[in-house]
Amino acid sequence: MTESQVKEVLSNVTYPGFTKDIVTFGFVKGIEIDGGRVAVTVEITSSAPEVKKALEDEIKTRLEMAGASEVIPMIIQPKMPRETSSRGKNIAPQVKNFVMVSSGKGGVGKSTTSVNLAIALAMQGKKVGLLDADIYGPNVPRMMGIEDQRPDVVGNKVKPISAYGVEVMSMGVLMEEGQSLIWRGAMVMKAVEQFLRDILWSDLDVLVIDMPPGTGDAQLTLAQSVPVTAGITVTTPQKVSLDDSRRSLDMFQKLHIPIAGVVENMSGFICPSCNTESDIFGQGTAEAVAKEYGSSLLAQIPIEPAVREGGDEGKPITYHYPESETAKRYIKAAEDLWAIIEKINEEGGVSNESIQPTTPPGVSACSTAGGGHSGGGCGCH
Ligand SMILES: Nc1ncnc2c1ncn2[C@@H]1O[C@H](COP(=O)(O)OP(=O)(O)OP(=O)(O)O)[C@@H](O)[C@H]1O
Repeated sequence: MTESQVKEVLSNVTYPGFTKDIVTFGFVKGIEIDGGRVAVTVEITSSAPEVKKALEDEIKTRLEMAGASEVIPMIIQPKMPRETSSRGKNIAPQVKNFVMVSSGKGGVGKSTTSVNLAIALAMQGKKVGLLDADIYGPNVPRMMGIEDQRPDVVGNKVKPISAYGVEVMSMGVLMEEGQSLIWRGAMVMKAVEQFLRDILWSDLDVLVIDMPPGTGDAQLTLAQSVPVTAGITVTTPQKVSLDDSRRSLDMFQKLHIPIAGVVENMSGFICPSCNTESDIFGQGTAEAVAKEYGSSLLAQIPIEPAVREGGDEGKPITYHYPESETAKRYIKAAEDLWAIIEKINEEGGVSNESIQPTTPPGVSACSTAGGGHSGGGCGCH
């Protein structure tokens, strides 16, 4: 058999639990052919023995049927980034990397970006969590199709809900429908901490965190509670949005969070009838802003009606329409994001030591000064 024949056979082997095959996922790392003997190296992050066994069996069966006399499937795990590379406070030490997804203002597609990047990373074999810390407007449960699910409680901890291969937690699944909370500074800080400490996240490769819009208490508390590996700013190409996105990038710099890049969302429009892409808001303008901060564009995501429909129906485009142009761009962005995370870790990781609060976590300097307002937020104004 030739290498391309082997590849073709392997492109029929789907990754257990997914509809895509191991070649498309990029898991096949080596093929060696010696006469009728074929050795295949497949790299997956899952350590589950049943996944390994299922892959070994299917690779063997399919290649033998295609004519190989001996098949040696080698299922290996990738070299993980050094776990000790990040320093400082970490209240969720089982999570190896944290990605903060921010935006200068609301409605630019921050949740859409977080959801699709998290799913794309999971499709690439990473163990992924998605934390919806956008307490003011938790959209993630609807977008992930888990609106009606209630999480299990184990002791005094809460188990994340599993959807599309991702562990998910959001204030939206903890609150009754239609209920809204008025968040004050100290409550926001407490909520962010609880999301990290009291949720039973597994040993994740990466936790993607959808932040509230803007630059406030939630961002600061998160950065102080865990070493954030990388930050992503989501913006639309209009000037008004770009100006706001500078604040978000500036915040990353002040919090010593490496910037993984800018996602320019609603960048052009893909017509569902003729598939042509046209510029609407000034495609490409976010690149200059990213460069101002020594970063680059992580993705340009067009306006595509399927993105909104997928979000409304709980059917994210990356999972349900992986062949769409938008899904392909999210998948590429997730690959690039992972490469950036690995580079950050190889170069020594991150540290949040220099941004620790001078007052205890969850208590703003302001509420201490007000006195007698335990957990009540800013009592002194
Ligand atoms: N590229 C896109 N194409 C089509 N619709 C999109 C796209 N990106 C986002 N949308 C839609 O725009 C709306 C706002 O997106 P989203 O909720 O992700 O924004 P957000 O920045 O998280 O908002 P907020 O901060 O207010 O929660 C949603 O209905 C979403 O489906």
